[in-house]
Amino acid sequence: MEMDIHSRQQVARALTIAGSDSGGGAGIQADLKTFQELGVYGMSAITAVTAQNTLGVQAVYPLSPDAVIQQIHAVGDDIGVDAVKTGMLFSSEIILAVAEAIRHFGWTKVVVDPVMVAKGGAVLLQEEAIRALTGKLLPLTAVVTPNIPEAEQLTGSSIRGKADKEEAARRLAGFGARYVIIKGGHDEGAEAVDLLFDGRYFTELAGKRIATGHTHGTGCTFSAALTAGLARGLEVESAMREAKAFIQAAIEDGIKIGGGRGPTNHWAFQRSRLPR
Ligand SMILES: Nc1ncnc2c1ncn2[C@@H]1O[C@H](COP(=O)(O)OP(=O)(O)OP(=O)(O)O)[C@@H](O)[C@H]1O
Ligand SMILES: Cc1ncc(CO)c(N)n1
Repeated sequence: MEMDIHSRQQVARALTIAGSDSGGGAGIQADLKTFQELGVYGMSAITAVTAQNTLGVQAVYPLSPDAVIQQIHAVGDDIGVDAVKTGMLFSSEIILAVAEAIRHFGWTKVVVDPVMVAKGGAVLLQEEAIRALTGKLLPLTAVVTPNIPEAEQLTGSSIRGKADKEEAARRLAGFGARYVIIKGGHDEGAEAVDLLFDGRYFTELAGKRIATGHTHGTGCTFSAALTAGLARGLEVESAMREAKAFIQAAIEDGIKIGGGRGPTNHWAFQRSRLPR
């Protein structure tokens, strides 16, 4: 096809491989909204369809590994991907298929958000799949972003304080992830502190903890913002700082919809930067 190259804009491209949240606050929907807000062209490969809203997850319909692979190849063969993130992967079969595709395309800016359970308790990753995640996906990972319970599950040890967090980060790096971010949303204290480990040094990033019911999709949104930064060429620490500012604004300005745990506000970050 003839294309006028002068009219084509160069744009950073990001792919999310994750589950669909019909309620629009988490999963694929949160990722695409976040990519858009951060100036990145968003694409998706859906791993599972959930029937979900602010009250919880009512049903989960996983897709076949082949369906996931075909979506990834459709995007990778034609459009190209500057950075990719994974969210809900559900089964070891899907994890193996995704790892194979990442290897096939040689993608290196790979963010793995090891989603395991929804905030209401629904299972988004089968227990037996944890080994596939650590063994097959983490060796291909640039940044893994567990919350505290996920870091405990992945390492098999409990996290009580800062020393335990650092030990868990070392263990996750030992599986092959180049950077580890252990998120502090599930901690206590006046600040939500995220811990970055680059394989040698630790850096803490703190934000004011907001007392709110609007935390549906915080993890998805944070890792999507991180992925958008990497797609645009930011280094991991800069992308993390931008992602933290993005999620902070999105939580502070949570949207009052639904009867349960409300979503964050994906346009709050850009709005806060507009001239008044
Ligand atoms: N109440 C809060 N106030 C401020 N920041 C928060 C709050 N809760 C979470 N965060 C921040 O949001 C980001 C996501 O962290 P969190 O630990 O909530 O992820 P998660 O548990 O994986 O989310 P999800 O349940 O959506 O998967 C982190 O940067 C964390 O510090
Ligand atoms: C589809 C999906 N992915 C991730 C999460 C975790 O927030 C969720 N609730 N739903």
